[in-house]
Amino acid sequence: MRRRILVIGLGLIGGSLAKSLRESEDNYITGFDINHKSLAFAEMNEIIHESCSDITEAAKNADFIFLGTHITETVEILKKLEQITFDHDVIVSDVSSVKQAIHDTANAINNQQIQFVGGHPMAGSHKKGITAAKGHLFENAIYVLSPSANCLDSAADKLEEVLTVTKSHIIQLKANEHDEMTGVVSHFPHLIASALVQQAKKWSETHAYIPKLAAGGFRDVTRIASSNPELWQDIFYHNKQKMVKMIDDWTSEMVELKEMLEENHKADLTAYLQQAKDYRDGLDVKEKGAFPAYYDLYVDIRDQTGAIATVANLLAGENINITNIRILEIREGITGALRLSVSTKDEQLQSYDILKQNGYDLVLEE
Ligand SMILES: NC(=O)c1ccc[n+]([C@@H]2O[C@H](COP(=O)([O-])OP(=O)(O)OC[C@H]3O[C@@H](n4cnc5c(N)ncnc54)[C@H](O)[C@@H]3O)[C@@H](O)[C@H]2O)c1
Ligand SMILES: O=C(O)C(=O)C[C@]1(C(=O)O)C=C[C@@H](O)C=C1
Repeated sequence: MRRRILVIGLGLIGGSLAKSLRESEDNYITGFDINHKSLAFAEMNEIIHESCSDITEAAKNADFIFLGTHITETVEILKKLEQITFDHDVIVSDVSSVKQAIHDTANAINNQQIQFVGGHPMAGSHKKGITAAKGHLFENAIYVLSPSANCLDSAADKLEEVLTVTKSHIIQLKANEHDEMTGVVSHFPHLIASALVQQAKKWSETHAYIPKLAAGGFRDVTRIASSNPELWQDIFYHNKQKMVKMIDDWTSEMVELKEMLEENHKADLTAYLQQAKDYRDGLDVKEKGAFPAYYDLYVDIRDQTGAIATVANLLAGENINITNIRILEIREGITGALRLSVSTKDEQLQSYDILKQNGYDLVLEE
């Protein structure tokens, strides 16, 4: 018998999850969203098997319920689920970027039929809504599970089994440690990205060329400032204490940097930059293990029709699969660079040879 799965909130993440879960024949997906257009889109594009108009009715016979809503909404929906008398036990999970408030709510649930295991796929984008949903979004991404206080070990195991189809890498973390670490590497960077853009905006009022000078570096570091403001306000709000602490740390760090500059401590500044570089470079360690490795090549191309397709076709001709592609600093009429990722060292070397033989200027990242 197929597992009955209800996904509530079919936006970027809920929609992507539904799409991925639907790829398994073992799953029957029902969807709900307060946005009727999103719900209709999900049904029409076969992201879900069927839509429902009443959460309670659909939840009653579900085996799994995933909450794909923003955190504040997820807390409210959990409280509603608590009131339901289900046909049988149900495993409930969410996708929220901050876990503590969700856990506080889940731990207080007085309904023995609900086994709550919090979830957070560490993949997303700056887009929102069902139209941005992708079935492969969680492939190779870390997917954090954090079981609630009273939940059985078997519930986390069952959830893990259902999530196999997402091809993500499951790890378990406690809510507080999750919020601290994602605060550092996900939430705080979003805050800083928006602050950098705000700074550029203010300076551009008196320096008209700023937008034109905003090249690869500024774009790389501020992409996430284009994210959904309502969602990020909700994330910052729910991780407020940790954000405030990180703003304090950051402020002290800026004061130290200011001193190094004002007092010409050149060696200290070089060491500071070197340490940051070493740590950053180490994040992309090219080892085969639990996580996938990527092997990159940087190819110079001219900004002309078909330039990317030509490179891609040359590699496709040798059966080399490009796992990621990114255009860096391309400007109208002049050369730009393509960053191509392949998944093995051999493919990287082979790609290098093919493109070199075809006259491309390129570098290979060791
Ligand atoms: N955006 C990301 O990169 C990302 C990554 C990982 C996790 N998350 C988490 O995923 C969750 C959803 O984020 P998103 O980016 O998919 O947001 P989204 O805005 O794309 O989608 C949210 C969906 O929930 C629906 N909704 C709102 N209230 C509802 C309700 N009461 N009942 C049913 N549906 C309702 C909305 O109509 C919308 O379709 C958030 O908790 C977020 O923290 C986001
Ligand atoms: O790629 C992006 O745009 C994201 O911001 C995704 C991202 C992140 O990496 O910080 C954002 C929030 C999530 O909870 C998980 C992933």
